[in-house]
Amino acid sequence: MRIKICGITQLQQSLAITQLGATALGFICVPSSPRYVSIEQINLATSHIPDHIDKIGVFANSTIFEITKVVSSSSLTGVQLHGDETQLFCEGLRQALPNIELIKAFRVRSWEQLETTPNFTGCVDTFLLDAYHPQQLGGTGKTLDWQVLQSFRPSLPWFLAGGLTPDNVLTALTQIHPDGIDLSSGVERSPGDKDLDKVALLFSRLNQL
Ligand SMILES: O=C(O)c1ccccc1NCC(=O)[C@H](O)[C@H](O)COP(=O)(O)O
Repeated sequence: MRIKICGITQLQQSLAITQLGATALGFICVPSSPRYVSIEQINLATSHIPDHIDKIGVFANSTIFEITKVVSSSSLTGVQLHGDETQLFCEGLRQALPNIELIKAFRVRSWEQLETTPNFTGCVDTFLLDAYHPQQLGGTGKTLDWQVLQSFRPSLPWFLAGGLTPDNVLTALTQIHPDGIDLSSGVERSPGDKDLDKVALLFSRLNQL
């Protein structure tokens, strides 16, 4: 299973989190986020990270120009679209970045919304489901209704996000079987400052699976 730790800002934490077992690191490229990192910070934080670790830039309602600029100036291997990006936008980004993993995030406000996911299957590689919050785009600590998600069977691999913590991750994974999980606030001391003890606890809990 893929394990993505999102909202990383520091090299030492990238290294430690990778050594603990993360398969993907997420970098927030949304200027309004308290976890925002510049291109320079991304490059520093990924400078000693092995090639097999996915390095995902998280964008929300950005432009194709801006996203391609960040990707071409950094070591990112993937782009996560966390805003209201349309199918048309994703098709354009796919053309601009044919060799970069595209992850379309859905901030789930209603279950009917998930019926739109098939529209994106031809233009992105992966889905991510996160909780909806009226004021915040991500990193909210809010959980989804895992029981309802038991019937979610997309044709693309998908990440479960939203309020996962070392204490609730096994409960979530006994109910649903995503291809990956994504955690941010559940393993941090303050926005952008990861708590390595919590990350270690997460991996020790996951080893019980
Ligand atoms: O984390 C942010 O600050 C953020 C800001 C704007 C768009 C997306 C953002 N985060 C996206 C993520 O991938 C988070 O990991 C995801 O929302 C889960 O967060 P959490 O509920 O804190 O585990």
